[in-house]
This record gives sequence, C-alpha cells and structure tokens, in this order.
Amino acid sequence: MRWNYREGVGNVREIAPGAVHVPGWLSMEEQQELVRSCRAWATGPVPMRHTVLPRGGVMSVQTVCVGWHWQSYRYTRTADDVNGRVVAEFPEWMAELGRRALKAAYMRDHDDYRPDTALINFYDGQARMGMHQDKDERSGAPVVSLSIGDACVFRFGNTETRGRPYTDIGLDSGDLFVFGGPSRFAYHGVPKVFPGTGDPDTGLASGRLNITMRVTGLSG
Ligand SMILES: O=C(O)CCC(=O)C(=O)O
Ligand SMILES: [Fe+2]
Repeated sequence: MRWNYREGVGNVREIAPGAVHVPGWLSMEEQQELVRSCRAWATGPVPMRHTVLPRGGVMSVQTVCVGWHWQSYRYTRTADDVNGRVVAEFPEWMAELGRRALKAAYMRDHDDYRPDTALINFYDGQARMGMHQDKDERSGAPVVSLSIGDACVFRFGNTETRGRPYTDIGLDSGDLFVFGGPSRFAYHGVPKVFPGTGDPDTGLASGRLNITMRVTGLSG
C-alpha cells in the first residue's frame, strides 16, 4: 500500500511512516457527542473499570469497551472479568468517524475500513499507560485514536523495543492520532497527563478520555 501522507501539509504531522497526528481534528460538537456516548457506555451494560492484568497488576486508567471486550490479551463478546454481560454494540456512526479519520490522516479514501471495537480509556490526573503494543487484534488495519479533555504526553516509539527511539507528542482535546502501516505495531504509551488543562465545555469536567478504534479480525 502506498501511504499518501505528506509532511507539513495542512494540519497533518507524520510522526513515523504510517503514524500521523492531526491536531484539533474533532469539533467541539463532536467532542461533546463523544463524551455523551462514552458516559452512557461507562454505566453499562458493562461498567467502566480498572482492568486487572493477567499477573494481577491493575491498570491506572479505567476502561470500557464497545463491540468486543478487551481483557488485556484477548477479545471476547462478554465481559467475563467484569459482570459477564455482552458489551454494547459498536455503532455504525463510529465506524464512519473512523473512515473520516483515516481520510484526514492519510489523505485518501478508506471506504473498506470496518473497525469493530473501541477501547474507551479514562485518565484521572494520576493515570498513566506504560509502553505497549496493540497486538491482540488479528488484523494489521490502522488504529484510530481520539483524545478529549486534559492534555497528555503520548510517547510513540518503534516496533522493536519499549525504549528509544521514541517521539513525545502533546495530545490535546480534539486531536486525532492514527497508527497503521509500518507503525501499526509500534510501542506507545502515555507517561503524563496534565490535570486541569481540558475545556469543561466538552462535557468532561476533569480528566482525559481516549478512544481507540480497531479492527479485531475476529468474527462471531
Ligand atoms: O490514551 C492513549 O492515548 C493511548 C491508549 C492506548 O494506547 C490503548 O488504549 O491501547
Ligand atoms: Fe495502545
């Protein structure tokens, strides 16, 4: 595949091949709608909670999933580690938002992009996310990441190690970040959130919301 990114064109910044930052991509209205939807999903059918990792560690971010439930190493339809309920459906409007996001980032149509899960993460002032790969999907399709609320440092690294080289990027409310192609399985993380930097007009009085859409490559 040929990626039609062009560095410095408009508001699009190429961080690594296939990894693109589009600052201020979401309008205030879109951010408000996403906050409303995420707030509803956070209450059920599966409540937002701190994911417990296989070795017993507890993530500092709180997460709720739609489409498929992520259990830190696999995806299931039911949240067996929470309340056993089937997760909320992945809405078509969100898939459409994902296609628009890819078009903005890569400057070409991606009509065949069919994300089927979203992980919705909430960061309070203390929350962090360590360097990791998004690798539980059986698909190399891009990940679309949307941020709302408090600003953060997003660390985007390489596909080989958790360490350097990496680039620290400031993600603000409304920013889009897409990683696909050669960067799809790059390590990344959130080492710092800046409390109190978000605009309460989004509907989020405090904290940071991040939504990542993915293609699981699973069926059933
Ligand atoms: O919060 C972010 O910006 C990144 C979230 C992330 O990497 C993940 O959910 O896998
Ligand atoms: Fe991730």
